Amino acid sequence: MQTLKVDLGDRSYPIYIGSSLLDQDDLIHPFLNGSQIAIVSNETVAPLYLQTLKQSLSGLKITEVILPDGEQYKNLDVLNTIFDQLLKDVHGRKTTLIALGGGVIGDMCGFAAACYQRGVDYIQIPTTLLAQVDSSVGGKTGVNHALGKNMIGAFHQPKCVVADISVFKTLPDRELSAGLAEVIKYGLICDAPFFEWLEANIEKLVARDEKALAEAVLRSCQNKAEVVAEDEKEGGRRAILNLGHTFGHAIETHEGYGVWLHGEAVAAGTVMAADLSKKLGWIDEALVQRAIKLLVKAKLPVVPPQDMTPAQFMELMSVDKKVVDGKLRLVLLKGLGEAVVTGDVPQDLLHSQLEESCK
Ligand SMILES: NC(=O)c1ccc[n+]([C@@H]2O[C@H](COP(=O)([O-])OP(=O)(O)OC[C@H]3O[C@@H](n4cnc5c(N)ncnc54)[C@H](O)[C@@H]3O)[C@@H](O)[C@H]2O)c1
Ligand SMILES: O=C(O)C(=O)C[C@@H](O)[C@H](O)[C@H](O)COP(=O)(O)O
Ligand SMILES: [Zn+2]
Repeated sequence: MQTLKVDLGDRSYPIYIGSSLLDQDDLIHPFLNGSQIAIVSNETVAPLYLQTLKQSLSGLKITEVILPDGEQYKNLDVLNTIFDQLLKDVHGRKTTLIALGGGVIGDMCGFAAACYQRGVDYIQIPTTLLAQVDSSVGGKTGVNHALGKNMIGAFHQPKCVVADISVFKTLPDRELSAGLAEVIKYGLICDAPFFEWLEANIEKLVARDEKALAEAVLRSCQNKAEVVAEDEKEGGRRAILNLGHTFGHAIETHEGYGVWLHGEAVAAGTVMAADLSKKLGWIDEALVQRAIKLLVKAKLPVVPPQDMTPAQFMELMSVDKKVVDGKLRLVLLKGLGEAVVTGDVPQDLLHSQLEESCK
């Protein structure tokens, strides 16, 4: 097992990465606040892993909150069902919530923990590649709104993250690929050697080679932990983690939550961001092609859905959380492993990018 630390002063926490960690009771116990626990999971993950997790928590009173499965349920109505269950079972301020699932469960459980009785502890047990490399780390929690992704939420850090790579054995291929989009993101934005390692190992990752997957989770979490430690609440640098997301979130919202997976939308959005960076003269065509080649090998889409128009992109992107005083800010690339957040993209260049991508 490998242990990393997210260094945030008195809100610091460990990330444990390894195989068969779910039933290791010594990992979770030290982070329980009291004897009350609520495990939040969904109808797909619970039948696979809830019993194993509960074995490591024997002797404790556990509330099970099983949500419907899917991005379309990441909303305030479903969030409220978590509160219903916690109140029904009389959970107090010393309860600990445990998120057992992918990013949807992690974001919702984390947000429930941020709100319930003005804030209780929670633990992340991510079960998708995407959740292990990204969503379980960093404390961004929240739900979607019909008009925009993750529009209602809070920063609330977990007490620990347990990333058990054994759970990938049941993960569908499409979900594994979606996770690879965020893995590739780290290489592009801040870790050129990792990008090169991914180019050399992408076939192994797609074939679910355990050693390669463990390395990808470790290096992704190292990168995310470093960025989050520097800028917990996205005052500045943390926004680089949004590469491809301004376009990607527009795709997800337009298509209907759950139709394009988050990682798929991020992949297509990443190519749009790379192309735009090239139009600005910041990177060359060769780097755009390397990014596309890697994403294609990861079995990810590299163009947006063909029913989207530039006008629809512009409208949906206008509510992006990085907009300041009505001005769109985008994460673009200045080189391999070097991202910048800019509000200075000329409108005509952005429009020609959207025209080209929507062809
Ligand atoms: N908070 C953050 O920093 C952050 C970062 C990235 C993404 N996100 C959010 O995360 C969400 C996407 O997360 P996701 O890709 O994990 O999607 P997800 O949570 O919908 O999980 C994907 C699918 O895999 C299933 N599943 C999960 N683990 C499984 C396993 N081990 N075996 C079999 N099936 C399994 C789920 O039930 C679901 O059907 C989006 O809502 C996105 O906005 C948040
Ligand atoms: O942790 C971050 O910061 C990220 O931006 C990670 C992203 O991969 C993730 O999708 C995040 O939820 C997007 O955040 P948002 O603030 O753009 O909604
Ligand atoms: Zn993301």
